[in-house]
Amino acid sequence: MRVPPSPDRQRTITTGLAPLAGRAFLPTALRFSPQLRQGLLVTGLLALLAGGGRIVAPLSIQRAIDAGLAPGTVTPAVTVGGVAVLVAGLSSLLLNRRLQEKVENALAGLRRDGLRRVHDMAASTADRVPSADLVSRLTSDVDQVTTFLQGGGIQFVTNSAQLLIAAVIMSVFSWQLAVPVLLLSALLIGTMTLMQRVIARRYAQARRELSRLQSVVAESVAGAPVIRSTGTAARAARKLDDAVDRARDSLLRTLVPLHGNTALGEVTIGVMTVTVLLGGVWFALAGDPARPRLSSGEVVAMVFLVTFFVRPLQFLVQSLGEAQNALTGWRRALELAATPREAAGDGPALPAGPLGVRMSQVSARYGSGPLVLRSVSVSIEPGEHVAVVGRTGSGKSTFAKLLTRRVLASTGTIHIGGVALDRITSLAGRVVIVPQDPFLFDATIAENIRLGSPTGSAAGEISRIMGDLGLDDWLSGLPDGLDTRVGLRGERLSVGERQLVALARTALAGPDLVIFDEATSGVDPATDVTVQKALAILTRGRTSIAIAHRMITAETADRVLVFDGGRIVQSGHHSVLATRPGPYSALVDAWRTP
Ligand SMILES: Nc1ncnc2c1ncn2[C@@H]1O[C@H](COP(=O)(O)OP(=O)(O)OP(=O)(O)O)[C@@H](O)[C@H]1O
Repeated sequence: MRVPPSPDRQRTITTGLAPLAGRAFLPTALRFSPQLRQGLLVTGLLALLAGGGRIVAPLSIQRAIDAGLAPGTVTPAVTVGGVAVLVAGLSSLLLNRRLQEKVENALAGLRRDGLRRVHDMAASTADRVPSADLVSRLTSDVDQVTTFLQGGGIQFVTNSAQLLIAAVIMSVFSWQLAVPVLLLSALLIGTMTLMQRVIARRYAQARRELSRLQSVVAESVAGAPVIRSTGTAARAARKLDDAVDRARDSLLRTLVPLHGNTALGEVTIGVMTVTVLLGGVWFALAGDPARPRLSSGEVVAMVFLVTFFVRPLQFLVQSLGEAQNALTGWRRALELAATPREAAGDGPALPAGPLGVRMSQVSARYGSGPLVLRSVSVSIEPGEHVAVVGRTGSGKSTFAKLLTRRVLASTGTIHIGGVALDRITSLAGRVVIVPQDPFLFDATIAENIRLGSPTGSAAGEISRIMGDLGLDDWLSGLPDGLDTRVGLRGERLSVGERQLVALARTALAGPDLVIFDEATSGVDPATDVTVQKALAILTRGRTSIAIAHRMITAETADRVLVFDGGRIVQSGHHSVLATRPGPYSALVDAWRTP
């Protein structure tokens, strides 16, 4: 029987992130946001003044009442109380601004770190981790914290300080009255903690559903043309509705314990106030009237103190749910930022010149899916031109992705230029892949080509490369030549033209192993010939691997590798393989059939 993975394990599978344990939260948060640790003394002092300042007023009133409101006692009491309230207000303002600034800076840093991680992952592990999911997850997580802060959450610190100070002073005044208040609070906090666990679990689920909803929406917007052309709008709408319903239901499920918690807090707080009021009066009147156990000033002060204790408690009760959500958001954002980077290789530098490839017994899979490459062993000599062919889904692209580390081998070893792939520090500039449909930025052709060189390059060099690759004629047919803007994702160019730009970009990078994924469709015959010629010039003196969908590419290669079911089933020159019965000759027949 297949055991379903635990929720955490499931999360790791679907997002590629390791969950952050509760006790690791604070150290990780401080590691990523050191500014939270800086100036703690000043923050603590301000919290003390903001929380304690207000409590001075009831204490001075108590003094004045107990002095029988005699002349000369009221004015100082009012002055002290007034100054204390002013100091408290000012400290509270400074503290809130300080905390807001620190937390916003911390969040901005976290957002930056998280996005960098997504970017790194997209570059190296796009096929293992869904980047769009991670970005929407990070955005909503950080927004959750910001929403909490903007909703007054920053006063959490002032309120906590006030709560603590009021509790201590109440206990000093009358422990007999403070005990029931503290017992009720303990009961309240205990029950709320249990409820919070339920809320946290349900909220985590709700946030997963919201992330899922965002992905479904993004997918349906991006795929709108396909949905329209295939007439599957109803199915897409059902999927969207289902995601909306699931998000709504999961949010509704958090409301019951959330409101239950608030109601519980309100009731307990009411009981506390009545207890102190009645208990205080009874206590003051009981016993010897000449020596009351509690003076009238103290009873009044106690009632005030309970208010000062109760108000922040009420605030904390009401915002604990949001605080919990914000913490969950923060923790999840940290999970992303703290995902370990793949260790940089420590191997020797790659040798200069064309790079050979050696694969031995390599198997690969996507996530926890089935093996899509099985025991692939092959040796490609430096400077050799290899064409990789096979039916769709036979593993050709996965083979190419292994060489650029976008997919990691499950078993087996890969060497490039004699260095184990996982020990190579950087493949940048040495191993370059030209995909079927290259990504172009919304800029000019020249700017897109310039990306091939990290240090940038002069216009003259780009023009020379265009000439070398035989692209001058194509370029002269464009409205602004090299300065032609390509549009969003290069949509103003055809797929073949996008490949031409990518080939020029690759030529500028000057790699020693070029992997070319031939476009399967959308290339007109004239552009196709230009692409083939440019590719032949580009790969001269370099090792090349072309994932071929046309016979001409296979015919002109030094060797053809035939993939089937994730294995290399034939290897040899086209002229030899084409005459032998087998998958390749079947493919050649298919190519020849008009
Ligand atoms: N990102 C992915 N996640 C999960 N499975 C994948 C992913 N990419 C490819 N596969 C699966 O791996 C297998 C091999 O795919 P691959 O893209 O390597 O084949 P291919 O020969 O290049 O196909 P094509 O010619 O259609 O591009 C297929 O069964 C495919 O469904």
